[in-house]
Amino acid sequence: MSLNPRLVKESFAVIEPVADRAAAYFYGRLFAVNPHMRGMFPPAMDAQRDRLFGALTRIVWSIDGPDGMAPFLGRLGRDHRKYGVLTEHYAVVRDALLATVRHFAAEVWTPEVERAWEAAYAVAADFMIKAAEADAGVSPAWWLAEVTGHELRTPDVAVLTLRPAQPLPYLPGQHVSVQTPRWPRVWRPFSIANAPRPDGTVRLHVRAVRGGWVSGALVRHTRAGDTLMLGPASGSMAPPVSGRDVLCVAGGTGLAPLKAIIEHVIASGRRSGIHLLYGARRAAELYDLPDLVRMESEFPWLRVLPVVSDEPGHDGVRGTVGEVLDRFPSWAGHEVYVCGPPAMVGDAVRRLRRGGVPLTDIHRDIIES
Ligand SMILES: NC(=O)C1=CN([C@@H]2O[C@H](COP(=O)(O)OP(=O)(O)OC[C@H]3O[C@@H](n4cnc5c(N)ncnc54)[C@H](O)[C@@H]3O)[C@@H](O)[C@H]2O)C=CC1
Repeated sequence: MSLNPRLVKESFAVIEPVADRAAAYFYGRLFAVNPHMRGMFPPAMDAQRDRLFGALTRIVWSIDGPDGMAPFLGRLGRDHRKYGVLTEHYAVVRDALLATVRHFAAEVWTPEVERAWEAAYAVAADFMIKAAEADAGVSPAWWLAEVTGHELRTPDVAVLTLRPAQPLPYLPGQHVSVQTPRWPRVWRPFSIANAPRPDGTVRLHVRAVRGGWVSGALVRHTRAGDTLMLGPASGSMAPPVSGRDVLCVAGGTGLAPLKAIIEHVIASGRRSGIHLLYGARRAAELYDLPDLVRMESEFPWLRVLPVVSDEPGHDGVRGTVGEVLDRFPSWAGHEVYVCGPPAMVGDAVRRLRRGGVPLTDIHRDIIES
């Protein structure tokens, strides 16, 4: 079976404009033929549909170089273990996917197109299955974790401390998926906010967002002693390997992975200068400032600069973190980490590039699902 990326891309391009309907058709078909699989998915499927098409789009448009896709497909395969996905499920998903493409790309569908999809699916599924099998030999599909601390820092933001029942390997800067007993089968990613500790505990900074099932449950309905489920750590944002100075630009709970990286740099014994610009809309939302000030007093190479954007009477530094970045002469030469709301991240990255920081020195977390 030989790959024919052109045919796969051409037929997928016909479906992309009707992605919502195609995803609904796909799941309808999957559950009609395999009703037992409905129980593997969350009650509300909206986010799931987006995720399906997000992953599919990425796979289809990168299909020319499946080797380049290996890390992504491997992660996807490993990550699907926590949903209870088994090798036999790949064949029934293939049948539903092919039926969907055949239905929505009917105008371009030919036996050659069908064969091209079969070949492409076989390659992708093989990467995922092999990665899942390899992972099963060394790692659980998911971790149980006891909540050992729950601090409500603002009405909407909580800092949770969790103790996984088994060691949870991760690198500072990575995130984990979390499931609460309140919302079975609904997983949401959260960055780990601390460097690995001897006792294995991890911290999460969680803002209850409007309509956020998991974030709302974690902030308002979770207490010490409760049990959560965690997926494997993922994400490619990693601590600096060079000894260069570090700039961290955080907006709101985007502080979490940057704090883990800062803790790591400090624990490494390096004396790199670290600047942390920590932005919030109002001073009362700088939910982690006391702890950051404590870290600053213990590590003289750390400078924390709280920045408040939406409080005209604030008597500290005012503006967005992007605006404040521009008040410094130059950040060129720094390893830069940026995390926060997408608009803030985009604005900060634009300003940094304009100021001479190359993209290769700017690190961001990209959450894949
Ligand atoms: N691993 C990751 O990628 C993580 C991402 N996040 C993201 O970080 C965000 C945190 O949100 P909140 O705590 O609600 O923060 P927020 O919305 O209250 O904003 C925090 C900061 O971002 C700035 N900001 C907001 N909109 C801006 C805009 N349009 N242009 C320039 N600056 C802007 C504000 O001035 C403030 O300094 C969420 O979107 C969350 O998904 C959080 C944790 C980890």
